[in-house]
Amino acid sequence: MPVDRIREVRITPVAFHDPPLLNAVGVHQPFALRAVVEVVTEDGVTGLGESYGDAVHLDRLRRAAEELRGVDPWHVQEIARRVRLLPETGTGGDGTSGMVRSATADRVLSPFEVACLDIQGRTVGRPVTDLLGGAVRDRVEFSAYLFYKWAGHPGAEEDRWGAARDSDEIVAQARRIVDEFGFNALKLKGGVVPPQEEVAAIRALRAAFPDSPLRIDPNAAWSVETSVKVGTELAGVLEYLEDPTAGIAGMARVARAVPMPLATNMCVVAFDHVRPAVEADAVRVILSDHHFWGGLGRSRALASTCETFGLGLSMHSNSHLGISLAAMTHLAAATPNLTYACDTHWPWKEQDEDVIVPGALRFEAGAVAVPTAPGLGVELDRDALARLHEQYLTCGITSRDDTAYYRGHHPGFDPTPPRW
Ligand SMILES: O=C([O-])C(=O)C[C@H](O)[C@@H](O)C(=O)[O-]
Repeated sequence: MPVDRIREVRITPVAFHDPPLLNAVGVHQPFALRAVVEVVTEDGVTGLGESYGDAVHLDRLRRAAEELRGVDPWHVQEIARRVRLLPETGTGGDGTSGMVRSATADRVLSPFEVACLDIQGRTVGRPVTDLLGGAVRDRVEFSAYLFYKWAGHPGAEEDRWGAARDSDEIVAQARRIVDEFGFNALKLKGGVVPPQEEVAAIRALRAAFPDSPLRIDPNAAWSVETSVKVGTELAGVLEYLEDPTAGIAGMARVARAVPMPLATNMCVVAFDHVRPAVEADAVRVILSDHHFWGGLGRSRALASTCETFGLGLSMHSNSHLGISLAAMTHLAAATPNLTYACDTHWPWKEQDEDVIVPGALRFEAGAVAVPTAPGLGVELDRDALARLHEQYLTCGITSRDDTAYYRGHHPGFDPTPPRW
């Protein structure tokens, strides 16, 4: 059978509306940036991938894309090899002689790997889950992602979920999101207001949702001492405490003192980090994310690594569109030890703003049914892609620095919260 090789790779940056959600580094900009990757074969089969859309990452994606012409889309290892050999000399380059830092190379590889799996599935007429060993569940559960939000933040007034400044409003936000999407697990983005207020918010969520697994994630904004205090106060309330403090050493100190498992998507974000984290017994749960672990295949390798060391596995999410939701769903469906409800920013985006043809992915009772059509099971909506690309060109945001846009557009407004 003749090999159908990669003929062309198209990368289209897009911007979609993102409300002013608060996190430990500031406030989300009014637009989130993504890159839509299309890998096209000589026979005209197109595979889709989605990645970050900031200028530094786009430059890396574009340089990697140049190297992929002529490669067999079944040969993902060859694609990975070519990505790793890329010189790191473009915008934001760090002067090293190749994209040797595995974390950077994995981020670049990810959307191409996903697109190649999409091509493979379309070619043989099987869903991506089958290429990953087959689905072990036919629906993938996600969690409600709760954020503090003041009406005073520029842009907050336009957001349909309203302000969330205190425990009552966090519970009201959870109620609205749960009513609409049916989530069970709830995750509060912390590190934003004084820790005691966040403890109160978690207690209020526990009272309002007695059966829901609860998590809080301050993105390492707390000291070890604060983390231990919060963890001790929330004994018996959380399913896990996510990234309370910075670094493997700090997490290990917290882990020794608190009763619940610690989870991370910050101190273990590449294979190099697993060994020191295990040796220090710093975390009990790793949040995978195929966007930075190098795609779906390497995320499955992470799952095996977690199994080997007796670690739990969950899934992290940034703001994303439907191609990524499809990839996350396929991955979770084919990963038996991914037993926690996955994170998703999905409810926060405008529901009619996407690059895929609507209808392929729907939340029901907090879960997405695993697509069974060939490949990822989603199709690109070219008009929508053109609209969101135009939005990217005019929105004035090119970087992932949450605070830069606000500083530039609202002089005197300081969105950065203190450390606790
Ligand atoms: O740790 C996490 O859940 C994240 O980093 C996800 C998002 O980036 C979240 O922190 C955010 O958007 O503010």
